[in-house]
Amino acid sequence: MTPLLALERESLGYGGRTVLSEVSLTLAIGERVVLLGRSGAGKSTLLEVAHDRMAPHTRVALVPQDQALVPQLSVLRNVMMGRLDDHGAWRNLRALIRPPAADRAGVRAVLDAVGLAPEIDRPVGQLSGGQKQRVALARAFWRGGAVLIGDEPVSAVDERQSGALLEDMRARFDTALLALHDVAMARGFATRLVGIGRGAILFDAPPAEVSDADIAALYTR
Ligand SMILES: Nc1ncnc2c1ncn2[C@@H]1O[C@H](COP(=O)(O)OP(=O)(O)OP(=O)(O)O)[C@@H](O)[C@H]1O
Repeated sequence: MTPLLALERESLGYGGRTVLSEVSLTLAIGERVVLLGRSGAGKSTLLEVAHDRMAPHTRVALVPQDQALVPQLSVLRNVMMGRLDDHGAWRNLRALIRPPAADRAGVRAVLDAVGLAPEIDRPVGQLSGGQKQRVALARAFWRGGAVLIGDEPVSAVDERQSGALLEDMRARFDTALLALHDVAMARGFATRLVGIGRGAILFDAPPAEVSDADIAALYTR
């Protein structure tokens, strides 16, 4: 089967500056690929390119690192934005002004999954960092799709909660590409671990084939 994503020996960067060289990466349906690497290694850069280069017509749900929420708007309306491109501008405008009952009920169900149903009408700007992150996740759940791309999607929530949220991501999406900093969680979630360091992909293998020393080497200079 053709992979959803296939990068082959590509150079990724900004302007004239290369961040990652010779990047080869594939993502096939059913895979859960987790990127590991120190801060600034290039995980977000790679996720952004992966998002841009996903096979045409692949529905992608995205949890960006900066969450991209509108603080003045309610949790309900922020989550509804996950489906904006399913509708025309006129329907969207009406729905954001007066959310239809069916949207509200559906959004409440995904908020329940992330433990935020009681906050449905609060402006996102009033929420804690971990709550905001869960709104961004709920927006991705509400969107749904073939692939979830998440840039540290559980970095601001506690360990117990993040384990449950990762389970939920696995149940809702067949295929995922995430950056995670918690190595144990990455090992538990991934079908493949991709280690990024020194401006390149240093390993790309199933968790059982990646040693703790391989991972530790990513985080030492
Ligand atoms: N928009 C941009 N323009 C120019 N340089 C950028 C831009 N975004 C990131 N960079 C640079 O690219 C390099 C990789 O950054 P990136 O955000 O991909 O790392 P990361 O592994 O995701 O880090 P973190 O874990 O801290 O999010 C860094 O040196 C960063 O300064």
